[in-house]
Amino acid sequence: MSGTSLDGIDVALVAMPNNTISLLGALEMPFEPKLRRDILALCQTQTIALRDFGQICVRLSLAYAKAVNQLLAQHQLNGNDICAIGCHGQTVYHLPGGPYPFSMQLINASVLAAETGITTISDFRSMDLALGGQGAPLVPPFHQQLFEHLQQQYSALVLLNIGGIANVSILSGQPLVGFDTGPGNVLMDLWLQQQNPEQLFDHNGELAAKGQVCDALLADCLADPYFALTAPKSTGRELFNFDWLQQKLIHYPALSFEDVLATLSQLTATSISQSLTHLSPGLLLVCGGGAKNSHLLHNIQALLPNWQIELTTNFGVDGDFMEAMAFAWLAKRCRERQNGNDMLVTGASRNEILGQICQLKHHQWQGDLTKDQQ
Ligand SMILES: Nc1ncnc2c1ncn2[C@@H]1O[C@H](COP(=O)(O)OP(=O)(O)OP(=O)(O)O)[C@@H](O)[C@H]1O
Ligand SMILES: CC(=O)N[C@H]1[C@@H]2OC[C@@H](O2)[C@@H](O)[C@@H]1O[C@H](C)C(=O)O
Repeated sequence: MSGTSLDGIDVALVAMPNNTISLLGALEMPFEPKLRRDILALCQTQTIALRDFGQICVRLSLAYAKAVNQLLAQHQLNGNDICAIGCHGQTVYHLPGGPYPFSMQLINASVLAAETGITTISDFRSMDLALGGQGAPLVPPFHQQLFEHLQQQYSALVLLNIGGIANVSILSGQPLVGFDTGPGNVLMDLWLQQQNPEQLFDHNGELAAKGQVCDALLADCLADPYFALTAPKSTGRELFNFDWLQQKLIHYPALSFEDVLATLSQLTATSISQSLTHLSPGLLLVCGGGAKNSHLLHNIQALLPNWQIELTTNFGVDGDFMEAMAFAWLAKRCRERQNGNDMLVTGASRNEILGQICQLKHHQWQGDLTKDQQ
């Protein structure tokens, strides 16, 4: 998995026998700076020569393969110990609306399969979009299976991922609901990196904590129509990007760097809390990089005072690898010809098998018939 923050590659080694899901090992590999710059430029300019485009897919897939092979080496495993790789790819454009909806994740699955010797499943979003869905978020059914055992204990149970974009899975009640609430870390990261390109994020929200929230700027940001949309909905850097931020800041030239950061942190907290106000308070389980931003979590708690806010890591699932695990689960669903999407979450016309399988002749998973469910 590599997500919208473009901080690097997360690899999860997952076993899933008999409907259980466990993380056996994991690895984070930062992007090599040139590759990160090139992908970021592509996201920002939305323009690239075809030759560069083809090459960037190969470079990225070689980086994915390096990360996978490193994790396997750490665990003294080889390709035949692994059933399949589920690889999300790198989102560079997400356009669920308009006459020709699509979501583009960069990957060259053949390169990843050839370099690892492992059958590789990718392109998980296209089928949902082809069926009229948003193509995102895809993790809610995975969250549901993972935390089913907690459902009876809380009046409301919500999973919150704070990545570049933030998304929630509302697990209590029927039907399952999940959507992107809006920016997670992306605007804060962009603002910080524009000031200091060497610093990728505001460690624990320390700089934001030094600023004052500008209520007028916050209100202007929250006036974006995305926040008022009802689910199904999903978003990305196509909307919440540096241009968007500059448009808002134009009216506030005197604000300090820290005040802007504090306001962007409050924007993330407010948009998340507003997505949950219709629920009676319960348990909010947080994952993704933003779960490490204590200032942000403090602000969310202040806006949702009666909720119990906890890290998924304290409930047995490492919040840094939740999304990577989800794509292992989606790969398993694909391999077993089970639907990956939940039409009520994404708005697709039906549930379907998601993903394209890139199979290798020489890949022989060692699992015997009993292990075949893993
Ligand atoms: N210690 C920390 N303090 C503050 N923020 C942090 C910390 N660690 C990570 N982050 C934030 O989390 C981000 C990375 O989060 P994550 O890896 O979950 O995003 P992603 O998976 O790329 O995004 P998405 O879920 O939208 O695809 C970083 O860019 C940074 O903003
Ligand atoms: C298009 C795309 O890559 N969307 C991501 C992004 O990152 C968080 C949020 O926006 C979520 O909707 C989605 O990822 C997760 C893994 C999902 O599909 O559930």
